[in-house]
Amino acid sequence: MCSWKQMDLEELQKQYSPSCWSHRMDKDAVIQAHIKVLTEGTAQGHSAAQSLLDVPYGSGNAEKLDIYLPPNPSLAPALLIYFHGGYWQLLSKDLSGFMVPPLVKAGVVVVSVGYDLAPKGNMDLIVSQVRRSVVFIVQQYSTFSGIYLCGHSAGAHLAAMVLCTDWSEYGVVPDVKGAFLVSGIYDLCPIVPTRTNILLKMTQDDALRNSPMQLVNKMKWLAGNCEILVVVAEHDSDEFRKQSQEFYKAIKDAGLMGSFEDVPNTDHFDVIEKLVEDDYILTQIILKTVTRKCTNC
Ligand SMILES: Nc1ccccc1C(=O)C[C@H](N)C(=O)O
Repeated sequence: MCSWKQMDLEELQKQYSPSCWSHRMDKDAVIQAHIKVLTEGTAQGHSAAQSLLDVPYGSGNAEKLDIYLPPNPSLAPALLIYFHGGYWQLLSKDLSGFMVPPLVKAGVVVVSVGYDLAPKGNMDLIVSQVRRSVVFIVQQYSTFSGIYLCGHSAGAHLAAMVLCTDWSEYGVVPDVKGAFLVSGIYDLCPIVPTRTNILLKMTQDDALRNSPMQLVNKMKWLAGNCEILVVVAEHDSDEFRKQSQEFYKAIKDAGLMGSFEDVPNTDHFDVIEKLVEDDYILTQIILKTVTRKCTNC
């Protein structure tokens, strides 16, 4: 496949419109169905866990997070921090507790992070918000067995930006032991000319500054401690699939611990929706990773 730079605008827009690629439904139906699954799944999350909602991690209106606690928490639980997708302009933390039931059952604390959506939030602000949310969580919880990040689509981009953080200005280095990056976007430059950027208003410089693909050298602090799982759906677009493959390669080339999972029979949306299911391959991988006993500590 040619580079995105050689694509005409119509092809580029299609490549970066995940809803056009589902084999299950047409593009409007797949987004509606997505919102339905997330809404119903989050209601299940509220039933399965005790939750602390709208906990502020900063002074901004959107700088709030939801915490889902297991019924029988251990003294040092694993913490999974979830960043929702929606191209930085859709969805919210309020629809992002759908993965809670299988995780709290295994004793994991789940945190779903809110951030300002575009046009209120621009990329620099959103990235700083998610970084600050992680600092807040680390400061709130003194005992946990490890922090694990999970993000979908734009949320995978945000999780990757957390991995690329220089923590010296934050005064803490979070103990991030794993990251699950699902159908993410790691080079923002191709979306600058597309419709997706109408609300975001990113310049080429904004896109470069916020592209994890350009910042892999900032991930060295993770070496040896953090396992990065790059996940892509079989029916993601060619460009999304290529972005995941290239980011995975960059992680490996940098000497970091990473693995790649190409999930068969899924599209951009159900690849994450299925986290409501206990026996979904990704649920199983996440559970295995976050409950793994540390052998060298
Ligand atoms: N990635 C998402 C995650 C959740 C909800 C929507 C999206 C979208 O990408 C919408 C976009 N307008 C699309 O063409 O699919």
